[in-house]
Amino acid sequence: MTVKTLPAVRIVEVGPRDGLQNIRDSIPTSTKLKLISRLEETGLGTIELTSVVSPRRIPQLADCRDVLGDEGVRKIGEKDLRLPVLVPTVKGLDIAIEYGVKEIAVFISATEGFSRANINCSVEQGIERARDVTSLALNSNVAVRGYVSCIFADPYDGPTQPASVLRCVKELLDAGCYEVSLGDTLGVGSPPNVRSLVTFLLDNDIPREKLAGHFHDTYGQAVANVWAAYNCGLRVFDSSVAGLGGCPFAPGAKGNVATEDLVYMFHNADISTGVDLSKLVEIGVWISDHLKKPNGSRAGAALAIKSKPVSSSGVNLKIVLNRPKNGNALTAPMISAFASVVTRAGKDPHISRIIIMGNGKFFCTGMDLGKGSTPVAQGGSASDAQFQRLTGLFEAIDQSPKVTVACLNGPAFGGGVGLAFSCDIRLATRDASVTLSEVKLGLCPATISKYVVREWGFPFAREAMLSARPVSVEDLRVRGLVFDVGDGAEELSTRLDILLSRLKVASPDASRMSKELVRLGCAHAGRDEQVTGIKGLFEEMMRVDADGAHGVKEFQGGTEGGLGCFYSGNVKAQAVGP
Ligand SMILES: CC(C)(COP(=O)([O-])OP(=O)([O-])OC[C@H]1O[C@@H](n2cnc3c(N)ncnc32)[C@H](O)[C@@H]1OP(=O)([O-])[O-])[C@@H](O)C(=O)NCCC(=O)NCCSC(=O)C[C@@](C)(O)CC(=O)[O-]
Repeated sequence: MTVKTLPAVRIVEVGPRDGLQNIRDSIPTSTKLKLISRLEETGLGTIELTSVVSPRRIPQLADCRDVLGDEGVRKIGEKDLRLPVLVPTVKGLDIAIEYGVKEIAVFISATEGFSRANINCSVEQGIERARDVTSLALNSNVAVRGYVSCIFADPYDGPTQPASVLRCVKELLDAGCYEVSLGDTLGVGSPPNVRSLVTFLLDNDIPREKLAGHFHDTYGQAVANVWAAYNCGLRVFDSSVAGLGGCPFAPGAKGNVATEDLVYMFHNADISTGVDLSKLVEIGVWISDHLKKPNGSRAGAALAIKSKPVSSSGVNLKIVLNRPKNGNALTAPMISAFASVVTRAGKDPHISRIIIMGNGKFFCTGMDLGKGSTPVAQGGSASDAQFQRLTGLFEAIDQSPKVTVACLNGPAFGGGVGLAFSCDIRLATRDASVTLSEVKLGLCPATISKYVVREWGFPFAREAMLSARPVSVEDLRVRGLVFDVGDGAEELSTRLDILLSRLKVASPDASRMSKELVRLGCAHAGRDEQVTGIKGLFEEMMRVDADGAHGVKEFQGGTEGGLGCFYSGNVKAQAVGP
């Protein structure tokens, strides 16, 4: 038998109700439903779904019936989860019951001004109404949670008397609420106020397990207030993902304390919440983007940036040709292994850049010409297989969505030149060279010509092929075919580090899209395919969930270096060779 350990703190997620109710632009019901279902996946034990209130007063929640009637929400309701629905009136309760709601929340204000503005009645009438709704709900086996608003101050009346809060809490508990949430609706309280009020309530025989804290963050005190309340013995706290919220009847009131911030704080104090913080952070980013609002969670925003390099990674994969005794000549198994490493790396979200270099004196001396191992002069199927292998390797490098860098530690011949020029960028030691030596062997640079001709241009490629002369690094550099040159291995390594740190400014998706633009230019310059391809990439980069949304937000927020600070580059080495 598995025993489920209860979290030390229960978080009541009020984002779908309190978080959304104050947003002016209409939010599609589908977004609300998605928010609820994603929140459920985080392990939250309580999610306030919506309010059954007058659509005239809270138009944003006018779709409460659609939310309550949704199949997905009903399925969540069958799980071991509390899904309260805010219900101010008996009419609202009837609707909630009609939709099979098992728990409701009622609310009263501890102060007159807010009571009149919010529910259009006096505190006394509010208590009576809450009592009626609670009694009817309990008779229908519906659990009831209570809220007391304005525990510290009222927007119209000023500071709240603790005795008024005490009275409201007592009334709600006497009416049958299983717990009462203390609402700092204006977000004006700070830890000394919290300590003093909670202590007053406890001293007046309110059981601590019957109290919850509901703190808005207008003055940035909400997390501290939760901590103060926790230290007074409270174990239930209301919060909303991304700090969504506010109150239409409390001008200037900011959102609720962000759920991410609470979970971050409690987990750092080794206090369990049962909530998966990383999932929560993703939801906070998603809903903020969707609502075009800044993410109100400090921890959420920080963790989202931190997790970005982990999920999209900034790791460099270094592939080292490791057959130095044979000039790193490419045997059939090496070519196949090499192609599969490159292909796998292309799909690995943790890898952003692929660096190819050779071990020893040569970068790569091309196709293996060794006795007994070369496919040359075998004809037929051996030729076909070698063609497929070579084509597969060069295509894998050329088509890789990752940034590919050839680091020529020494001379390259034949297929080795193909490796270098199917990459995006080349670095070389000053004494390296490239030789299209095939014609001296009675061969031609067949499979590699696709890249050599494309990158070198016709006249230069033709002459180099026909003469089989070693082309110096200086010659390549002048033609823009080698990006940087180092004197010897050590300097080459330094140049590589400089290049890699420059490449880190790019998000992986932006790199891939940029490579695709060049490819479109090469293959379809001036044709419809290029226009269509560019349009597709444009749409992709402008999407709400694309790296662009994140990078531009960082730019607007003034984060140093925009995306540049996101990508850290560790080098992962993989040897290709026997
Ligand atoms: C590189 C130099 C100048 C060094 O010349 P060196 O400095 O005098 O050194 P070396 O000749 O002593 O070479 C060092 C070791 O590497 C071996 N080696 C070196 N290259 C290969 C090779 N490809 N295959 C197998 N082994 C090779 C060579 O055999 C020797 O091994 P050892 O004899 O000490 O055991 C000389 O060895 C040489 O000329 N090698 C041939 C280079 C060449 O022509 N490569 C092109 C191959 S064809 C090709 O790649 C076809 C392709 C892919 O382009 C077709 C297509 O595009 O479809």
